[in-house]
Amino acid sequence: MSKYIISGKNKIEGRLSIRGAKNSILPIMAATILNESISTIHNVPDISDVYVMIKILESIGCNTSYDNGTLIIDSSNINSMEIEEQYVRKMRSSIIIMGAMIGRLDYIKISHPGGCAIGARPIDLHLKSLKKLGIRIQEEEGFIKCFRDRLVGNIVNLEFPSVGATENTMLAAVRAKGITKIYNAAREPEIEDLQFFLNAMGAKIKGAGTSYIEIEGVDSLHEVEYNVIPDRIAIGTYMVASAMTGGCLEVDKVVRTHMEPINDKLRDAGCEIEYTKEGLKLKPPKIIQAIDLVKTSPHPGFPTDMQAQLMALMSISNGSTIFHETIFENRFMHCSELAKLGADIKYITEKMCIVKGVDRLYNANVSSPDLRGGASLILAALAIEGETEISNIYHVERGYENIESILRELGADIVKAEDIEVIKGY
Ligand SMILES: CC(=O)N[C@H]1[C@@H](OP(=O)(O)OP(=O)(O)OC[C@H]2O[C@@H](n3ccc(=O)[nH]c3=O)[C@H](O)[C@@H]2O)O[C@H](CO)[C@@H](O)[C@@H]1O
Ligand SMILES: C=C(OP(=O)(O)O)C(=O)O
Repeated sequence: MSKYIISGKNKIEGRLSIRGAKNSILPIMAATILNESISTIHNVPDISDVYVMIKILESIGCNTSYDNGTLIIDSSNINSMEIEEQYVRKMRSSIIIMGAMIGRLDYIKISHPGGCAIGARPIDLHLKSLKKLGIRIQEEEGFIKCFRDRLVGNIVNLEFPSVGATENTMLAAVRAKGITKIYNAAREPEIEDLQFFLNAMGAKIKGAGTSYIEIEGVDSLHEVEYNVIPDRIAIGTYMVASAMTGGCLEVDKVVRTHMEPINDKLRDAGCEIEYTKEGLKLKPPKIIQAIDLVKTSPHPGFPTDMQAQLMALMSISNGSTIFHETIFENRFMHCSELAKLGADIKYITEKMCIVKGVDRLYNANVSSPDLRGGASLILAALAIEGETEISNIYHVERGYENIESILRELGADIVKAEDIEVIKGY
């Protein structure tokens, strides 16, 4: 087990260059199953979730190679219809493989991804949508068996614009007979990226990025080469680091529309943000302004994946901010850890809390509760004088490539160390 040791108060400033979005590359990797050919994907982040997905693809017969941000997947020979439970349990988003596999094979078996820290995360909407496309589903003893007696286009009305359910439906519909119409689809940028990737391999999809997506099934797909979009959440996280430490940050590549929901809130907090030719520049606020309300909602609302990081920022603001988490029922686990660092946070309800900015946070030993919660603790530590230790950082490494070396290059005093106490405890 590793931990980060951070001595804060250094400005996080300079030029940031990072690779593609975790939430784009994972469904795109799943999608490579569909073309029975070679997919070359650039701008792939070196994060543990990508390695889990590589393991899954290799376990069913794909050949892969990953070097310096370029991932090559050859899916011509799939030799297994079952995804090993150990991988599915490791990563919730492994369930995205389901739609792609049943788009290609007559039968597949996959385990339930299981609940995770931020909420129960059921997959009822995924299964309902696949059933609409003609897939027969049997659930037994924690496993899902999908039978492709037929795979036909249909109308899919999502009760909630679930990102994963939209992706699974798109993936299965690509090779279905006829047209699939998804209403109330998720509008996240990563859905659009999946459409672009699938179309680049010969699919016929339109509408991603809006709440109506139409997929015309095709018989076959072909080789593809693709660049993944920048990671709006990772970029937003580094922007908060600069805002909290008074540094100016230049990001070399962004998609403006993807950043706006995050930038809106950072501007409210007093940051000056200016777009450059390809990227953006952030000037930190002199005094961090409290924002009245931060309410998470599906894109283009404020992303739940930035809620914890914004809470770290508001913990040293000049007033009170109400946080309302509407997407996941258990995504406030960072609150108690931030409180150990001196943040003033009070629950109003299970999904609503009030954060009262304090003059300064204090160093302590804290533990990363989940991916973004861990990121929020790193951000808080960067603003604290003296040494803060953050354990359980494997959560953070799921989604942030080389976070410690990137922060170090931007001025942070951060080291990654083995957690001796945990090792002794084994
Ligand atoms: C790999 C990936 O892309 N992960 C992202 C994806 O997760 P994910 O795809 O899991 O998120 P969803 O949009 O599906 O989930 C949103 C809400 O819908 C609920 N739900 C979802 C599906 C379902 O069948 N039934 C159901 O009740 C979930 O429990 C949750 O409360 O979108 C989330 C919301 O933007 C992000 O926080 C995650 O980072
Ligand atoms: C919740 C997240 O990811 P996942 O869906 O992969 O757990 C996240 O990226 O913040």
